[in-house]
Amino acid sequence: MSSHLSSHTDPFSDTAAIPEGDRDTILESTLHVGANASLTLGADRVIVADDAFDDSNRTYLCGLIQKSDLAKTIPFYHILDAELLNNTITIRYVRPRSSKSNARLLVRTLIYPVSTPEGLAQRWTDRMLERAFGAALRRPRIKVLINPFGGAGRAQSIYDNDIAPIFQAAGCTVDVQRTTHKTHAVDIAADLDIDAYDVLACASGDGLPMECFNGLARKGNAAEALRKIAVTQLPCGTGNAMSWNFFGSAEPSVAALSIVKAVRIPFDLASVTQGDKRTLSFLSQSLGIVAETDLGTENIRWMGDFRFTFGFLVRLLGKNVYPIDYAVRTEIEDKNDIKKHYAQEVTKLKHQQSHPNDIFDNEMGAPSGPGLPPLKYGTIKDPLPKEENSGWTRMESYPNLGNFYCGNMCWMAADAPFFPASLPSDGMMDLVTIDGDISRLKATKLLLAVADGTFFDDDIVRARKISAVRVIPRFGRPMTEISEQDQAVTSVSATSTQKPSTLQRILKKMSGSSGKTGYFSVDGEKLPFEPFQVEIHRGLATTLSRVPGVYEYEGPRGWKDINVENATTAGVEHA
Ligand SMILES: Nc1ncnc2c1ncn2[C@@H]1O[C@H](COP(=O)(O)OP(=O)(O)OP(=O)(O)O)[C@@H](O)[C@H]1O
Repeated sequence: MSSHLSSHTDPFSDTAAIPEGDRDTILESTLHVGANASLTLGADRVIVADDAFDDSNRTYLCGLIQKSDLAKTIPFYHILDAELLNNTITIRYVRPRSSKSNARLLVRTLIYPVSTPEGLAQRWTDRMLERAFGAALRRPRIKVLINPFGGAGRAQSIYDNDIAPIFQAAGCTVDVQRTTHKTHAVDIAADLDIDAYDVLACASGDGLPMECFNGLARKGNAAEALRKIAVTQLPCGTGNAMSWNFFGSAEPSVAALSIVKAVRIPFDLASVTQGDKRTLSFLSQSLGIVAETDLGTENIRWMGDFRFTFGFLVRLLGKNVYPIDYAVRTEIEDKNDIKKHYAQEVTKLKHQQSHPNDIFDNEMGAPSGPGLPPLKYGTIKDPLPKEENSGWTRMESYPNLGNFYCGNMCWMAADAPFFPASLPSDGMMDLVTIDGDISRLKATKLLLAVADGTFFDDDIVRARKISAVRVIPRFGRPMTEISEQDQAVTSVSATSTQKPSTLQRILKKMSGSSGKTGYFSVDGEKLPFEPFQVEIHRGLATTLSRVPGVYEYEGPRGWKDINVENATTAGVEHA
């Protein structure tokens, strides 16, 4: 068709379907490159029309390699950076090593001479980068901390081989530091120049991110620091929950790409108080079988990872109970209401998706004041609010507790989505409690139910959304630091004074537990076995997430069937 025909006279043009501005966009969506090739912006990828294109090698330099029959598209999500210089376009991107999900990502570079006029070529490049990055921050400034002992001592080589090339190709400014001792990351974060970096990335397990949150919290302007610096994880440890939750993977290269592509989101943190000490927690607090298995199996380390399974089964078969007294500030009690809350929050988020950065400007707002927010409910040393409408339950005795698990994220480990209804910034924690004297068969089935997603709905599992909880352990060594008010509530349970059966005695011996102490786990780290109180702070910290506002999980079963227009729960109003 001759080019002089205007759209008014061209019988084949369909101006009603494509507005004038969009027509230009479509016409400009193709970049002519090389001798006879083109790059076209598709819906979610760049389409490479070049019979010779092959990116099985590190760099594809147009015309030098002749091969065909390969996938000729590059998803926008895989694009790390691009530049147009001297009529040559360079695109850096990643390519999965295999078709397996979560396959290792390899950096690739595509270089073409451009035959399209320069202005047009620049617009094409800018548009591609816009689509490739959306609301993500391009070329972030990253402080990387490497725990050289993380991941059985492989963290440094994982970083060098799988992560650094991706950051480099994405044009990130990176400053790497190795931690030299325990709690070193706390000091590094406490001294960090918060104007010099956007991201604090821990090439470690979950221990270092916890230290970083606590280090930033030490600053005089803690709230500002926690809001400015996005703390994230490059999975190089044994426990990589943070990466599973926000990036859906513990493959280091996938996490590196996620960091380059993710958006900043507000993230709830909890304060755990013991005596006068306040510790920030991002993942979980546990007491009972999970904590004992995680932290109380050091004596059988020679078993390797099997020690966790062994330790868990031995305690399960022993029907161990861990008596506590506790009081809870419940936000949502009923499991169906928790699902409604999840549905409502996700619906709200969908409205914000078109402006992902607004996630910071919603009703949550920034914490007021420069330092850490004050504790709404005081510390474990303060008396509990007495008023009827305080939202707190009374201090109750729980003599047959098997597991106390309070989570701030969905995945506690790979294959363990313990808290399917958890959300990163809803200002609530998910508390799960399970009796310890349930039948062994039921307990074993429950263990399997975690991985297959039926755990939450099981009647044996009590699940609540809460904003605070106080716990006084009544097992292990004698409690010395309990306030008088709490002392008065209950005495050690009848169960714990019952004579153990022979089987229980044998199993106790096998577990290696002396029974003289207990374990309190916060984010997988051992904290003193003492009374504690936990309180959540909505959106106190900042992290990076591939999907803003939700964890990488399908949510609690059945939430999609809930009509959110009619759903109201007490918890949804909670701020
Ligand atoms: N150089 C070091 N020497 C000794 N301990 C360290 C060092 N660097 C960090 N740590 C400590 O190692 C602990 C574990 O940290 P990490 O975040 O890697 O979690 P993890 O999942 O337990 O990892 P892993 O079990 O693979 O070591 C933290 O408590 C941290 O303080």
